[in-house]
Amino acid sequence: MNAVAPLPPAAVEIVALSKRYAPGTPAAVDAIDLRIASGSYCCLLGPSGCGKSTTLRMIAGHESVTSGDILLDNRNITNLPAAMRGTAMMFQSFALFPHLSATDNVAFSLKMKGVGKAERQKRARDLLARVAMGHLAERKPGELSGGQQQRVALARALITEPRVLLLDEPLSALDPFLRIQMRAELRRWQKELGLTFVHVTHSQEEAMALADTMVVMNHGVIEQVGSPHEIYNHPANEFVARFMGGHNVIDTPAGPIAVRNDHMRIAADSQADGLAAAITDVEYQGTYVLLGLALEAAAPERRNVSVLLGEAAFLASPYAQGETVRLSWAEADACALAVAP
Ligand SMILES: Nc1ncnc2c1ncn2[C@@H]1O[C@H](COP(=O)(O)OP(=O)(O)OP(=O)(O)O)[C@@H](O)[C@H]1O
Repeated sequence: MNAVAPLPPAAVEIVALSKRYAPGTPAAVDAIDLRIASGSYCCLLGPSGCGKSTTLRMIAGHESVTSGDILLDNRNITNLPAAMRGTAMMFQSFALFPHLSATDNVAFSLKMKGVGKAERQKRARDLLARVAMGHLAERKPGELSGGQQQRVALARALITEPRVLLLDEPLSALDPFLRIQMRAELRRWQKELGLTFVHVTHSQEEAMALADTMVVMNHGVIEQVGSPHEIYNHPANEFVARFMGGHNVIDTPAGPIAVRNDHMRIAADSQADGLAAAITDVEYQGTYVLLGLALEAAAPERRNVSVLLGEAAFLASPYAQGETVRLSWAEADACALAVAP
């Protein structure tokens, strides 16, 4: 038997889904609608407390739903127990049993289902081999590195042949170097296995690197859904532009706009066009130099802006702290932002 999902991956559909932990408190998740394409990598992204983990736990069946529905390939799973949904969860701490070998950790859920020892060990070893852990199958978690533990956790989640894998901050326990390496591995596995992954993170960079679809949440609602490219280049509103970073929000007579800081044009003050601004910081970043500036005529919350210059462009005209300059942008680089009603 093939150890990896024989069924096609499932699409997840969320309809008017809400979660209120206690009566009279604000909803942690507030009537959200979302469709996650089958076989795609979806990242739920947002600041702490925005409701992304609650949403994931409701899909997993680890949290009850206050109202609304969750469908997996048009099958309503809202009230099914976690084990019957066709989902599997991979946790932040990996939650491996410390006294069991990698093989026994991976085989554990098959043991619970009454699968015979020879069969479950074979399937566990096949899966461990698939995530390049075959040679370490008899080690206990304490004898494995963080990255190796993550692979065991992945194999353990996959042994139940899920159609959707749910990942709750799966990289946050790893050091920064390993996090980037394992991020690439997660992406590769998702494509290789062809499963639907739903991954919760608070890191914009992680979501941009991994996702086919990003879902940006704030205060229990979805602010924007799109590919990393769409969201980075066309943030829907000021929250998304600021949360994604790398953008300036500027008031114009036609309303607020976002302009990427690497698309800003900067010129000496003698060239009259553009908004006057004073340079407050010059930060050398290697490939780039990040200039911090204060706009002269802007509301206090819109005063601070930044400009990212390539190192060569900066060296050609090395602006210094205290200097006054003019800022402008090409019309095509200005993204109109929706204003809250
Ligand atoms: N078990 C709980 N009981 C009561 N309130 C909760 C519970 N779990 C979460 N909340 C609240 O619901 C809101 C959303 O929490 P949730 O954990 O979904 O956010 P999050 O975006 O995943 O945040 P983080 O990145 O910090 O984990 C928060 O205001 C949180 O305090």
